[in-house]
Amino acid sequence: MDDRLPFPSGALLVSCQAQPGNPLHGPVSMARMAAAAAAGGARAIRANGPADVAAIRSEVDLPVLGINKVFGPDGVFITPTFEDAAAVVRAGAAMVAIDGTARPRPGGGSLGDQIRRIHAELGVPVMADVDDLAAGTAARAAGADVVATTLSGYTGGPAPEGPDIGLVAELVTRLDCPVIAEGRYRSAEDVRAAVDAGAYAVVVGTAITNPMAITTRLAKALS
Ligand SMILES: CC(=O)N[C@H](C=O)[C@@H](O)[C@H](O)[C@H](O)COP(=O)(O)O
Repeated sequence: MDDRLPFPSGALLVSCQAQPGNPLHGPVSMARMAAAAAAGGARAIRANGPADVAAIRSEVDLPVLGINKVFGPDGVFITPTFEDAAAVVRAGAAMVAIDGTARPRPGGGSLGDQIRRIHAELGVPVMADVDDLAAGTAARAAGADVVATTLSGYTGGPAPEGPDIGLVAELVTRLDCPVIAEGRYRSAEDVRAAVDAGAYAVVVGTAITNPMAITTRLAKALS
């Protein structure tokens, strides 16, 4: 267990998110999803927005890694500002994940400033969701407690099919903090490979909590 983190090494974290347009969108469905994940052995829940975070906290006895997705013109959408982070921490998140890429941030603030304010005013650890090694190194230098591969494949060109285990391995070699594997993990082999590459923990979302996306993928395989 790393003292900075509310979950142990080797943990499976389950991301319970459903965007508008998904019939499971909303705090009631997400809290039930989180309860199912908890019963199956998840050690923490990643959840989006204050309403879902609060509902999950009231139903499930697991730490919540909060994010707050806000879609704007800049491309940065995972907890883009301090205020977005504060909203999910006030709703009960024990930790917050924020965009850790090198892209310009709304309002022109720096990643380091956002992390410093979260530490000073909210008192929770910060996970930086990055897309490559340079962003991971910069995010750690800017004060991130943990770095995750969440945005690999999503900042240019079409996203690949599988997870970016190579980036996990590179970050583990270069950083002096826990590295979290996240993004397109679907199978037992995938999650095992991430831990074998040195990941502290693995976050799985779609493959567990998005039956609409799973159905689309399998139906496409038959068409
Ligand atoms: C790129 C982006 O927006 N990622 C989001 C971050 O919270 C979520 O939509 C993902 O579901 C989450 O990262 C888990 O990944 P996957 O669903 O592939 O297991």
